Amino acid sequence: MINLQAKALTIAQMKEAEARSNELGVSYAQLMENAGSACTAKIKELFPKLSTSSVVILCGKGNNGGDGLVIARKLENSAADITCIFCCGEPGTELSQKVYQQAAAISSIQFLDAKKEPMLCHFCLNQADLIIDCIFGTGFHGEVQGSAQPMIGTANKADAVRIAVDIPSGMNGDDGSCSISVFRADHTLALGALKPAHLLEDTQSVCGKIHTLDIGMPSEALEDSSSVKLLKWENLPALLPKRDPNANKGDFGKLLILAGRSGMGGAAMMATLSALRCGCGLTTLAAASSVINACFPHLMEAVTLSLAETKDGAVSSESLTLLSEHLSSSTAAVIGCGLGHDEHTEKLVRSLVKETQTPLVIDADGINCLAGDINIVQTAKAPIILTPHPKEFSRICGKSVAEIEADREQAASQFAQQYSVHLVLKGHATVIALPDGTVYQNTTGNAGMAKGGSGDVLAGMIGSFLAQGIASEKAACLAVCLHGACGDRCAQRLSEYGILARDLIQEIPLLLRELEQNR
Ligand SMILES: NC(=O)C1=CN([C@@H]2O[C@H](COP(=O)(O)OP(=O)(O)OC[C@H]3O[C@@H](n4cnc5c(N)ncnc54)[C@H](O)[C@@H]3O)[C@@H](O)[C@H]2O)[C@H](O)CC1
Ligand SMILES: [K+]
Repeated sequence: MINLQAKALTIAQMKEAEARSNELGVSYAQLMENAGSACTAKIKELFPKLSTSSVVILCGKGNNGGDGLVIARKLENSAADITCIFCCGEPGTELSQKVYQQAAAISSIQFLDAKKEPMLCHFCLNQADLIIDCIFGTGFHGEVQGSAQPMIGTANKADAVRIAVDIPSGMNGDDGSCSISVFRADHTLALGALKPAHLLEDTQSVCGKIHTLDIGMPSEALEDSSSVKLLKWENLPALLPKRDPNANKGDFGKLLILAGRSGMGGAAMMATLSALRCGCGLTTLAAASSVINACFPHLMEAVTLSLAETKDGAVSSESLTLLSEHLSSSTAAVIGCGLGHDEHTEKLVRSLVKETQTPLVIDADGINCLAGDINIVQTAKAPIILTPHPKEFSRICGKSVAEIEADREQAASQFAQQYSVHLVLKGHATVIALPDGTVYQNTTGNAGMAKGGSGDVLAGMIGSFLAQGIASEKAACLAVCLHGACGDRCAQRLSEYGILARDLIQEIPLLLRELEQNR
């Protein structure tokens, strides 16, 4: 498994991670100290005019309140004045009591009790420039009651910047359900990892901008195989192998691309050019003869294999033996881009997938050709990466597109485990699911890439990395994230409306250069 940050940890997983951190030598007290330091640094960054500002910290009696008391201590001398308001009585946990003692020793911090001196508390909130919410975090349940309620009400109306620590008070960290009274934050500082509620669309107006803060939990403590891992641009330099300076073209693999019926030459060209741009030693395009005749002047660096064509322009199944031979001498193959789906291509694809031991990327029509007998992939000898969009995926997994979209990670992971394949489920936040249950979610890319040709580019990129001997998991993650990053760069220059798939291909070498430099 590639060691990446988890997408989100449930509250139960977060508690396990805290316990594991403690076992690994980072104590609960140290985590709270680290959380306070990380929040203070972020608050200074988000609120630069601190030195002339009044800060109010709303504290609960649990450890979220403890974080608030650490922040108060660490902000000393940085703000004009600091007031901590206890919204549910004095600190009740061992940790929060200890940090209260430390903060109470600082004479410039004012402490108020919301129940005993409500008017003064409302006054301070109304005067505040910055309000920090540390009433409830992961320990919250039910409805906000008692003195916390009017404090949240006044804080929400105050003319101040509002920052929530970990979770806005009144929100359930797992399902995002909100109490009638909930702190409405401009920024939320998620401690250690995002919680599921941070990722829900409905909670965005309550959380504001979300920042995930490192609180010094060891990465082994945060690792959890059941969680979705986020795939980011920053992860890519480590995935891109260094090229051996003494190598020759034979050392960088041989990719066969079976693509392109008549009229679909563009797809075949996109896959081939993107494969060439990702560093494969030798790339061969096998396509219908009319496609090869039209494309080959534009594919100077590729080898072309002209295949017999049916009268309808499809690749004829007569080419099976020729393709089998080429496939067995290749180090990877891409099957599908613009290949078409009829009885000829179905026979070809099914026979090749059954027979070969060469690692395969199966895309688009390659997937459609298998849809009637998807068990073939389970019994295949070769490692397989399937790259469907939701509609293609629907044809092979027996779920509707709506069911898939309702939980993309779960649908992809279930299929990858059942059929022992790597599955790249394309779309917004492409999901990469592995046979061992690991799931990655890509964070690069944009809606400008939702256009014909983008998928062909991706298939060529994955195939190219696979052909060079990069393992399926890394090849898929590297290609998906790089592909999205190419889209993001292109959108900056050309707009989401204006990007073409061919622009992505031009961007590949520029971004590979950046990865080489950052390695
Ligand atoms: N994740 C980490 O590694 C760290 C997290 N830290 C912070 O600790 C909180 C979680 O602390 P905990 O004490 O478990 O819970 P809370 O502070 O969120 O609040 C619990 C407190 O509130 C009571 N309560 C719950 N619901 C209600 C309600 N509806 N009305 C009234 N009272 C309620 C409950 O009974 C408890 O007494 C986490 O979010 C982080 O902020 C640490 O910093 C260490 C590192
Ligand atoms: K909070």
